[in-house]
Formats: sequence, structure tokens, C-alpha cells
Amino acid sequence: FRDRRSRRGYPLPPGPPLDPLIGHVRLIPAEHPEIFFYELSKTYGMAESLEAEYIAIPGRTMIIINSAKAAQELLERRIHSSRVFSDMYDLMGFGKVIAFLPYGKTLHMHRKMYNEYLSREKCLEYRQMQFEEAERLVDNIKQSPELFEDHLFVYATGTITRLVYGHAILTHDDKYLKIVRDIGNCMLQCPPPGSNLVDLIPIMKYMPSWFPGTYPATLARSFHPIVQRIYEYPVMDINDQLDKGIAHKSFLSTHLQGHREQGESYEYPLQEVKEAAPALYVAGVDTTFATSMIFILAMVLYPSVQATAQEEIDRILGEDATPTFDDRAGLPYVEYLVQEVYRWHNAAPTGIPHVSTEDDVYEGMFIPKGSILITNIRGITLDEDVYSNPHTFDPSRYARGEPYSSSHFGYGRRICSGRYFADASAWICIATILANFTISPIIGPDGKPVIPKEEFNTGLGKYVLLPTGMHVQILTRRNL
Ligand code: HEM
Repeated sequence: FRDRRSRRGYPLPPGPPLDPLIGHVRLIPAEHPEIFFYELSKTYGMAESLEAEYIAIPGRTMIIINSAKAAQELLERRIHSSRVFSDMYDLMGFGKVIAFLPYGKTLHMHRKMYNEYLSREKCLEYRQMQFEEAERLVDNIKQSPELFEDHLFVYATGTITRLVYGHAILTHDDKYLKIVRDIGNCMLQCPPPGSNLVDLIPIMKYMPSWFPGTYPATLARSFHPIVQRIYEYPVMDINDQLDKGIAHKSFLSTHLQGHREQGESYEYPLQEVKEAAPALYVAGVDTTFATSMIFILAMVLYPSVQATAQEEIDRILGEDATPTFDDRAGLPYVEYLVQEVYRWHNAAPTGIPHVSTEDDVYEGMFIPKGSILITNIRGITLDEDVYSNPHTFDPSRYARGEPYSSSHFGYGRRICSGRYFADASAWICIATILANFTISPIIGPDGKPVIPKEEFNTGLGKYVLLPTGMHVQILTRRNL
């Protein structure tokens, strides 16, 4: 009754019939929820309401946003910008990581720190470093092409550790790399936020470990000391470098230096700085790595696209030059290719869920306060009204006037803080690989090429999409 009164006569967005008590829980598949949401929008939507789908999970309403128009309206022009807090991630030590921060003062402070350090203009200063990391990537692949996946991960990590800590990764037993890998393993072993009993029934975290259903909490607690190292070790390391006068400029060194000079009156409290730094790693490494892997997959599956891009690089730069950021505007096909990597398979296909902070009415449909809003980025980039043959990797679509994707970095007040940096990392990585290597399928025992499948690890709450079974060979095409 209370629910109906608060809706003031407006219906919820359309959706499939509900199961008693459990709502739509049974419907949401364990794999590729983004495709399920996309298909659902075709079945249940009528003209205008195609854009949002309503899914109920116990105690929560989920609104799936399947069109750029609805995403812009709901996430840019109105305030639905909070996040789902995960008790389990909090127990692990990620409670203050921005991706889980609710709307409020702490969020504003963290976003301000990032906006200052990662603005479009500021990111121009990091280009030389990103270029150097791309050159290191090429050297590493040339030395051991069979380990290309490792090298791409080191590239993704190295660009972030240089940005955040001023630290270059030169060896595979690097201390920062180890911390980052250990944390990645912890996150892999923990069930995704919102999908476990501790997040659904927060009182579970106070129960003793023998109590049924508390295993995720026990696991998360056991990871806490490992996660703490990413907060403590860099601060200790950089303070030591500042003492010796050898610290490189970085996000953390800038703020630690600010504290040394201004003490308590420094704009950002030390604790907030300590918590803001690793969040850039958490949000930036896997997404950058996944984008480079999606590019590799596209090149194996679409060899003619690869050849066209390489022909453009050779023709415009000559056969003995390596691309720099100054060449970006002069390589239109490479640009289309990068944009198509973002659109074809998005590194974060369902974004990071937003939470609505107020009741709202959108196109005659009621969106209750506390709803979880999922931006189905994948659904948006498959919109057949916008993209012809949307499942095909076709950079030429942009030459025919189809628009670049506007959704892969999210929307509104929670749009990706690292988007300018991420875009530069992706572009220089892709352009440099295209100039130096040819990516092709491995040859099987029967002498035939083994074409990888378009398969990914996915699932609701697994934010990053990573191609699986990538057996490819990378051959050097020029020695610069
Ligand atoms: C190609 C690589 C990347 C992709 C596709 C990507 C995509 C996204 C998406 C979809 C979101 C959620 C936006 C929303 O809620 O509407 C996000 C959030 C975020 N990203 Fe990225 N990202 C990438 C790289 C990076 C990098 C390199 C950094 C840091 C240098 C970064 C920092 C962040 C942060 C801090 C947030 C959280 C913002 C918040 O909750 O307010 N991202 N990203």
C-alpha cells in the first residue's frame, strides 16, 4: 500500500512477470547479463519505455538502462549518482574505494582530487610517460611474444603505477606488481558485491565464522591484511623517496609533499589521500588490460581490418617510424579502429551500478528511491537504430557517419574519472602494436589456423569483461 501511494499512480517500468517472493532473481543469467538485458528490452519495451527495464530482486528494484537517451536523461540531468555499498568489500578493505562510495562529501572530495589530476589538459603531461610504457611493451613482446598477455597486464599496471606512484615496473618480480597481483587474486576469489549473503543480510558479518552463510565474510576478513599493503606500502616508499629527494612526480607524491608543506591545513586529509590513490589502480588496471585484450581478439578475427590500419600507418608515417601522440589526428582509420574496440565489446559492459537517491518519474514510469540503476553499456552500443550490423567489428562504420560510442566510460556525475588518461593509454598501445606486430591465429596440429571464439568471462557484479582462450601468435613485422 505504501509503495502504491508513493508511486502517485505511476507504473514501474515494464518488465517480465514476477516470481512470488524472489522477483526476477531466477531470470538473471550467471553469464552475459548484458545480452539478457538487451534482449529483454526488445520484448518488454514499447516505443518510449524500451529504454528502461524493471527487474525486481528481493528488497531492491533494478532499473536497466538500455538506451543512450535514457542514460543521459537519468544519469546526467537528474541525480541518480549513489553507489551500492558492499559490506564484504568493506571487510576486505575496499570500503572507501570510490567505485563503492555513496553520494556525499567524501565522494566529492575524491572526485575533486581525481578531476584535478586527470583533467583533459593535465593528461597531456602524462603522454611522454605513456609513450615510454608503450615502447617498453613493444620490447617485452619482442623478447617473449608468447607471454603477450603478461606484457599487456604489465603495461596496464605500469601506466597506472607511474601515474599514481611515479613507479616504473621494470621486472616481473616488482614489489608493486606483486601487491597488485595479490589484490587481483583476492578480488577474484570473493563473490561479486551484492551477490552474497553478507551483502544481502549485512547482520551476517557480525555472526561467528561457524554460522552458516558467513563464509564470504570470513574470506573477506582474511584478505584484509593483503589489501592493506596497497594503502601502506606506497606511502612508506614515497615518504622515504621524498626524504632522500628522489621521488618522481605522481598523484601520491604531490599530495604527500602538500602535507609536508602545509600540514593539517592541506586541502585533503592524509587518510583521504591514502584511500584515493589505490582506487585509481582498482578502477584503471583491469579495464585498460581488458581493452587491449579485446583489441587483440578483434585483430585475429578481422585480419583485413588489421591490414588496413597497418597500411595507413606505413603510408602516413613511413615504414621505419613508430606512432606518437602527435600522429593521432593524421591516422583516421586507426582512430576508427580504437573507437570500434570501445564499442564492439566494452571492457565494462554493465558499468558500475548507480543507486537513486530520490523518487523520480521518467517518461511516465516511476523510479523508486534506492533503486539500482544498471547502465547496459553493451545494450546501448548494440542499438540497431544507431549501428548497422552491431555485432560486426567494422571501423569503417564511422566513415559512413555512425557516431562514436558515448557510453563506454559511463555517464553523469559518476562518469569514469580516468577517461582521458585511459583513452590515451589505449590509443598509444594499439597504434604501437599495429606498427610493430602482426597478430594472427596459432596453427593447430592439423596445419589449420585455430580461430579463437568470441568468448569472455562475465557475470553480474564482474565488472570487467576479459576474452578467454586467447591462443594467438604475435609476429614482429618490423624492427625499429
Ligand atoms: C578503457 C579503460 C576504461 C574503461 C572502459 C572505464 C570505464 C569505466 C566505467 C564504465 C565506469 C563507471 C561509470 C559510471 O558509473 O557511470 C568507470 C568508473 C571509474 N573509472 Fe574508469 N574506465 C577505464 C579506465 C580507467 C582508468 C585508467 C582510470 C584511472 C586512471 C579509471 C578511473 C575510474 C574511476 C576512479 C571510476 C569511479 C568513478 C566514480 O565512482 O565516481 N578508469 N570507468
